[in-house]
Amino acid sequence: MADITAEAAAPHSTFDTILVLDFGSQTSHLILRRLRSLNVYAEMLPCTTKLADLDWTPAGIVLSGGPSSVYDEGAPRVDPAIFDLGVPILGICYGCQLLAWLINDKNVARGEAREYGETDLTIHNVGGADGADRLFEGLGDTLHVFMSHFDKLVHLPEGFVTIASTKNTAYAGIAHQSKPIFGIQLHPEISHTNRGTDILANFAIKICKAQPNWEMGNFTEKEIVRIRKLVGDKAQVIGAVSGGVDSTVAARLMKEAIGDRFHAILVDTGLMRLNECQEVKKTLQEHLGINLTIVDGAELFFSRLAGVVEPEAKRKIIGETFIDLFEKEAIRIEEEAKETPRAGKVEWFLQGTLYADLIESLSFKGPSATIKSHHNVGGLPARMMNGQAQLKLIEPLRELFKDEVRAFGRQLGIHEDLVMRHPFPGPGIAIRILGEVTREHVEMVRKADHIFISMIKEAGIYNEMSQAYAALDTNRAVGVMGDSRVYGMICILRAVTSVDFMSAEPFEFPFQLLKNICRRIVNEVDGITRVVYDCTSKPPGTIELE
Ligand SMILES: Nc1ncnc2c1ncn2[C@@H]1O[C@H](COP(=O)(O)OP(=O)(O)OP(=O)(O)O)[C@@H](O)[C@H]1O
Ligand SMILES: O=c1[nH]c(=O)c2[nH+]cn([C@@H]3O[C@H](COP(=O)(O)O)[C@@H](O)[C@H]3O)c2[nH]1
Ligand SMILES: NC(=O)CC[C@H](N)C(=O)O
Ligand SMILES: [Mg+2]
Repeated sequence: MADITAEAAAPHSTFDTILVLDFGSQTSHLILRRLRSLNVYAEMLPCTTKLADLDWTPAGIVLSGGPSSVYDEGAPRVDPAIFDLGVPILGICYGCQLLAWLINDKNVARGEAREYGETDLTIHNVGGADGADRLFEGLGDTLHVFMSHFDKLVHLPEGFVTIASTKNTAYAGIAHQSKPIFGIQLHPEISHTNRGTDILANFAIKICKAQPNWEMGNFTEKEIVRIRKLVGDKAQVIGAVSGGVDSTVAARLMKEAIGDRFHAILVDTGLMRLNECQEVKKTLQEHLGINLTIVDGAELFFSRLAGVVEPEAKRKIIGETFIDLFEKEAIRIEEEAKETPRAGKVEWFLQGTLYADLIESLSFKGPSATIKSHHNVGGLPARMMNGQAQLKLIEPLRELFKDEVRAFGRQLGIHEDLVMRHPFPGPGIAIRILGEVTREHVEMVRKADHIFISMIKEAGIYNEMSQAYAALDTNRAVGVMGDSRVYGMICILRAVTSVDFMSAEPFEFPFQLLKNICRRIVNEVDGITRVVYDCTSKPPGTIELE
């Protein structure tokens, strides 16, 4: 894996470090981010880590949430040595359940009601010599928090006191009476938990006494040095550049590092939005001086996707087709460069992969469940992953989140419009069609999406939401138009707000605007007779439909 901090001396040898042990939650990495945002250095390792294998001592340990149930056979456990270390421990959700279960396996059971979403938490002031309630110090008597669990603590573990509860969960917060061991059922790392970062600050800074003195340093310079070393002074690099902020930032970095040995390629999948490819080419040329080659792959994508409706099957086909086309391009570039000063093998393949793409695609650092195969990660053909392909992956942004990449894009002087552009997934409109991907269906989505986004821009609210799009349900519904019966498809509109695309909330449109958008889509797009607005948060939904 590309390690973005490889150039620096291991920060855990210099800075007080919180160790996050990952039990596979989709939001484990956010714990790191929140801690780093407090300037407390944190590292994440799989829950299977043996403390004896570490050559450093953490200032504190966080046990993350996870999809398993502690009472199931084979559920992940933790190295018991963490309890002998004497450093503070905080269990979050699964981590909290595990702390209770290790004391007595009767302490945790399957709940009667799922508790997914926001709820009110009552904080209990219990005082005590060391202040067992100091995890919530300064946070008042109640908090609005985010929960995502089914199992729960049914008994208070021996030696512990209750420091918080909700209507559904009597032991939503527990603390050991004399040792610095805490457990919380809520997720402080999720932005929906009010003052969640303060809970983590209390743990890391007050309880673990970690110094908040860590800074990321100059990512650009470090990364350019790292890329030059990795690529050497002969090899060429081709880059998958979509016009999205991630690949644009990655391309800009690569161009700076190796100049014209870098070749930016955009694949026209036939699944892009209205006029997108030409607009992207123009923007990259004008603003960044990047010469983009557009490869027309539409015919190939449509023929391979014919008859396919299952989302993961679509994603795998798309991931493979991208690579097939890039490998062909690599050969073409090598041939063309043969007699020129930049002749050299095209060894590397640049992608703008982010952490969110990784965590949802792969079992990355712990046992997290695969939600969907992002085309650029889990959708890649096996040869890209096992080192047998002619191209090796280079992904400078793979440990970063969207907001960090945007900040980095600004550092590189990339235009604000591009920095703030809503993400558009590589598989494009294909994963916004529930049903078969045909040219006719894609055309319908394109028109509806163009109306939706134009009206959002006209209303001046594009930057108030993080991502918006129109999709198509190829099931049909009855309607009446001009006194006649119509039987057409259903357009699904989705717009969300999100900080890092790991969780999201539906955007609250003025209802009149939503009605105007629906009316235009039904009137102007042949074949669509209904329009619905998707109000699902993430979780439990995802941002894309497939
Ligand atoms: N049509 C395309 N042509 C070439 N590469 C692409 C295309 N679509 C996606 N990619 C590659 O896949 C990566 C992941 O896509 P993703 O959509 O997550 O990022 P992005 O397009 O760079 O940014 P954004 O998330 O803002 O759309 C991109 O960074 C890029 O390397
Ligand atoms: O390049 C991409 N290739 C993919 O296969 C892919 N799937 C989802 N996305 C984008 O990732 C973010 C989170 O999406 P989900 O909530 O649907 O997982 C959202 O911004 C999605 O648009 C993708 N991007
Ligand atoms: N988010 C979590 O950690 C969930 C823990 C456990 N799987 C439950 O459902 O209760
Ligand atoms: Mg994109």
